[in-house]
Amino acid sequence: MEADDEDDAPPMLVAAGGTGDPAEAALNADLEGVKITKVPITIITGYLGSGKTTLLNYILTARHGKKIAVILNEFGNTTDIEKSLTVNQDHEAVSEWLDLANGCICCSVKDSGVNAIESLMERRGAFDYILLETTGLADPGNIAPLFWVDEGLGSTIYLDGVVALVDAKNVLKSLDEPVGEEKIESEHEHGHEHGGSLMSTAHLQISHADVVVLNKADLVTPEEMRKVESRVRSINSLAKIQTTDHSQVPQLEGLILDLHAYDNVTAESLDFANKGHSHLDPAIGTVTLNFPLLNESQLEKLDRWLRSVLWKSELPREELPSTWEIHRTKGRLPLSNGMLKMLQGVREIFEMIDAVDAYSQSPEGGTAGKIVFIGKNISTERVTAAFQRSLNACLAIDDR
Ligand SMILES: Nc1nc2c(ncn2[C@@H]2O[C@H](COP(=O)(O)OP(=O)(O)OP(=O)(O)O)[C@@H](O)[C@H]2O)c(=O)[nH]1
Repeated sequence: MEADDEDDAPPMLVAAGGTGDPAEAALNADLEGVKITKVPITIITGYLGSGKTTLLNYILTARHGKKIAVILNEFGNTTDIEKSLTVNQDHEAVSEWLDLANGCICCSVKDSGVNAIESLMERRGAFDYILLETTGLADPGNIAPLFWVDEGLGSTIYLDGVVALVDAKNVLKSLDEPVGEEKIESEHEHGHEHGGSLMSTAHLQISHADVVVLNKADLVTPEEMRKVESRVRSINSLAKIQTTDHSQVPQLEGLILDLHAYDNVTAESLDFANKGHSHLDPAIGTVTLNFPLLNESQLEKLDRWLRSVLWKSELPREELPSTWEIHRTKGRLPLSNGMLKMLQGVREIFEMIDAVDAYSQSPEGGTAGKIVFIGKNISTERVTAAFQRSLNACLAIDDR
């Protein structure tokens, strides 16, 4: 998968019919071979009643005139990207069913959810944005990979990011005392609750989010909101956090739309993770690992280390039982040859892509490289230290 090199271009699709936009015509005129500008897809997740529908209505109104597809994933699992779709443009809303080829998500090289959206765009013309609203109990870690499509497959859509709506009034209770289906029992923990580190759907939604919207601000005091924010920050130190009343975000760009959360990793976005190492949440946390400039062979070793950690849940050269699981990975990997790689991952999938900005712009010296993991049972000092030792040993860095 490679970064979308259209960087700041407005979201617009050049293939599949076109929308009559003059900018699109200009871009078309310059086409050499097949040049595709991709349509962003944002996954909007959040518990029942957290304000997702209110947010979607707000976006449709605020982006009046744009062609926005809203897909409802009612069942919240990977095999049922829900078929109901609404296309909104100039107050015209059209509903139809998404046609999932053979009803099976894994029967084609490209995911059939992606195929269904693409074939719809061929019939209706391109969308400006695609918003996928998940059910309240959805695990975004299952859904995001479906839309994080390898560049080589030539998809006309790209995953822009994951937004989690949080009901500020009720979220602490959901995190502390999940009931029924809200409880997540990991494969490591059947039958017992690991000393209070029980994970809930709210944990999963927050840990995978690139933006967390703390909604229903009108129903909590500023002090209560501070507690909610600290807890959310302790789970996911990388996400942008925005408080809202009735999902009215102050701006859409960078908070809901145009997130570029899967094709860019800025140094500033990783700095968040340095601002404290909180253990407020017993289940999920954020961990930062540092390392110096890497040479070619160390980059290969890092790749192998990541495969072990993310694919096999094994920490090389450490005796650590794998009660941990990684949900989101981001990193910046400066190389001794002056190049910079960016690391992106969700669950076991990861990729390293060439950064557009050069490393020379961020001369942090001996700890220039940084990997941030968000996941379960990783943020105790013992585990964090084991991760750092393991990484150092694999890269052959003296950590005394
Ligand atoms: N007081 C208050 N009510 C809100 C706020 N945001 C949404 N609501 C109300 O909360 C209820 C649920 O909001 P929705 O937007 O439907 O929430 P949802 O996440 O789409 O809920 P489901 O579709 O049931 O999963 C509605 O009655 C909204 O009007 C808010 O900030 N404050």
